[in-house]
Amino acid sequence: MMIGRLNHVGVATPSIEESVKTYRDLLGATKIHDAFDLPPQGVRVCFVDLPNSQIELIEPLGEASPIHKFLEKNPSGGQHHVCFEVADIHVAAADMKEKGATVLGEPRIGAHGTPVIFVHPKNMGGVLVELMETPKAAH
Ligand SMILES: CC[C@@H](C(=O)O)C(=O)SCCNC(=O)CCNC(=O)[C@H](O)C(C)(C)COP(=O)(O)OP(=O)(O)OC[C@H]1O[C@@H](n2cnc3c(N)ncnc32)[C@H](O)[C@@H]1OP(=O)(O)O
Ligand SMILES: [Co+2]
Repeated sequence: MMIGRLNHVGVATPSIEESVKTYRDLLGATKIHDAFDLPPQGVRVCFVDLPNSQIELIEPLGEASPIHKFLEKNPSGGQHHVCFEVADIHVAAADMKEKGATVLGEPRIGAHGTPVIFVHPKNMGGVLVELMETPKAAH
């Protein structure tokens, strides 16, 4: 497996609405997508487009959300994960496991409509890493 482009940086927030104001009014972001719920992932999502990548604002959908604990520890939110593209998610998952990394769950469809996996932060110097299969029409 070879790591691909940085697709997005995930930012957990208690309020997408408030974070959108910050990215728009403080940083001058202009391309901000409509927020949508992703119940299988337990989050509400809003993409902020950048010239070379995206910020993925994520808000918890209930207490079972995988970001619920993170927001308990960081009540005003914070950088949550980075996401790199890979050519084939199943090859990537097998490769991570073979190298001894902890893959959190099985590949599942993420916010871009392609399968994603997460690698535990303990294997990545404290950074939660998402690997995402490159969308077919993207490049
Ligand atoms: C929008 C959909 C999708 C996309 O398509 O882009 C997404 O991005 S969804 C994003 C949210 N989903 C996930 O994060 C799924 C994977 N995450 C998990 O399985 C868990 O969150 C976790 C990473 C295993 C953490 O488990 P949790 O129960 O929340 O917390 P713990 O307290 O048990 O954490 C253990 C350990 O890890 C540290 N930690 C937790 N979260 C992070 C983080 N985001 N970045 C860095 N480190 C993190 C935590 O501090 C603990 O450390 P120690 O205390 O040193 O053990
Ligand atoms: Co993500």
